[in-house]
Amino acid sequence: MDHFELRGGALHCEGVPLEAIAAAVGTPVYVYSTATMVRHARVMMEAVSGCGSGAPLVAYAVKANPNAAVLKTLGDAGLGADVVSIGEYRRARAARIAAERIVFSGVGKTAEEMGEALAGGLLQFNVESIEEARMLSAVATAQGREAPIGFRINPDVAAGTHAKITTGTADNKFGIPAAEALGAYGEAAGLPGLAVRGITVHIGSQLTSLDPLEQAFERLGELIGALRRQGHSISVADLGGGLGVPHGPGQPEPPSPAAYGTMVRRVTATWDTRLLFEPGRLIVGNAGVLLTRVVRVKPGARDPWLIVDAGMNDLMRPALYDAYHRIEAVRPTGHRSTVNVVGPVCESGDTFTMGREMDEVSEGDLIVFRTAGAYGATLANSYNSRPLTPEVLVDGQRWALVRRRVDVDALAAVQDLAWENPAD
Ligand SMILES: Cc1ncc(COP(=O)(O)O)c(C=O)c1O
Ligand SMILES: N[C@@H](CCCC[NH3+])C(=O)O
Repeated sequence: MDHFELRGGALHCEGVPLEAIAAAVGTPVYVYSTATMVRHARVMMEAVSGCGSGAPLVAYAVKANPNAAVLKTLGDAGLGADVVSIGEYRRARAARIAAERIVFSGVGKTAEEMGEALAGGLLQFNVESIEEARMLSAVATAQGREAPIGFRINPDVAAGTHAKITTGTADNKFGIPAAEALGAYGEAAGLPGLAVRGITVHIGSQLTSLDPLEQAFERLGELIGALRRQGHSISVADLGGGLGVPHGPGQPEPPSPAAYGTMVRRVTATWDTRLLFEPGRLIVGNAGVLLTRVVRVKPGARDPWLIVDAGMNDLMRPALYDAYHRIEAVRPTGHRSTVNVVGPVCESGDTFTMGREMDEVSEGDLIVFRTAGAYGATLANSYNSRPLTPEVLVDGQRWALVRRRVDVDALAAVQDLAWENPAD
């Protein structure tokens, strides 16, 4: 359920007409619903409540939507944060998410990033290789601190999602192969400055079946047993994120958070670990739309081209993953037509959809791409010297601009160059 619906013939986000936002801010613009994201946060927390030993932690995957206002909203709703860079760590802290609710994932953490996060505090580093553990050991020892860690296991399970968002097979760069886990824990136990106490897994994103997740968690459970038999104490298991969201009629229907919680409860019943979760898309995906205006309708060889003022730089998912986004008119007339929807960017990949039947619209009309709250604005860029897309947060009857349109014009001025010459 989300909070984008027709009222008086026009699409609203909660109590605010999207037409009013377009008139005030211009288009394209991302629009987020506070009510939807808070509801999803609660649904997820409720689904996993009582799982594992001790209070479970739902650590929102900041990469999905790192907007400061979104983070503050979700932190206030009770979520922690899963971060993958020091930039995300700083954003989470700036949103007042407590250090002990932050986990730090990612295969390429630098010594500087490790040092800053360790000094600032966090629940756990999710370490993705023994090489990373050695670097972290050196950083922690130099600081005279102990770094809490869990190793990310690559269970070699196919997630059944798009290849570019699959992370848990042997061909992916993520985690330590399960067969090498005992060796890694053995070595890490002897490294100074590390408190090894966790285990973690994340096999991919937009998963529409629980089976691969269950398979991965079963493997994790076996490893926890094997590690304990070798004398390691494992008290935290981080089950990652990845649960898909519904994209609308005709699209694969993902399992509900409640069904996920039931499966987790069953598989982890004997683990005796605290459980962490890292959902991103589930929390914000359907809490956002990209609002855009039709610039022109141009005849095509087969179907007309609907050229909108949002491009692949604003919403990369269709170009990157052939992703489907439902497209709706802000003021539908009841008539339908079949069109190709494209942006203004000079790439043929700047295509949102081909031959799609949708609400009939004309030049100047507003449309939305649904399910754009996750991996939308955060992936935006300024290709073709286009401004970075602005973002608006709606809360009931009111709305706020939470990222202004960032123009790249400032960079266009030719400046006196400060040449550096290593020979000087
Ligand atoms: C380590 C990790 N955790 C959590 C997530 C969040 O995934 P999702 O947004 O699919 O829940 C990702 C992204 O796939 C990830 O790489
Ligand atoms: N960016 C991807 C999800 C990747 C998740 C990060 N590991 C998407 O838009 O679907």
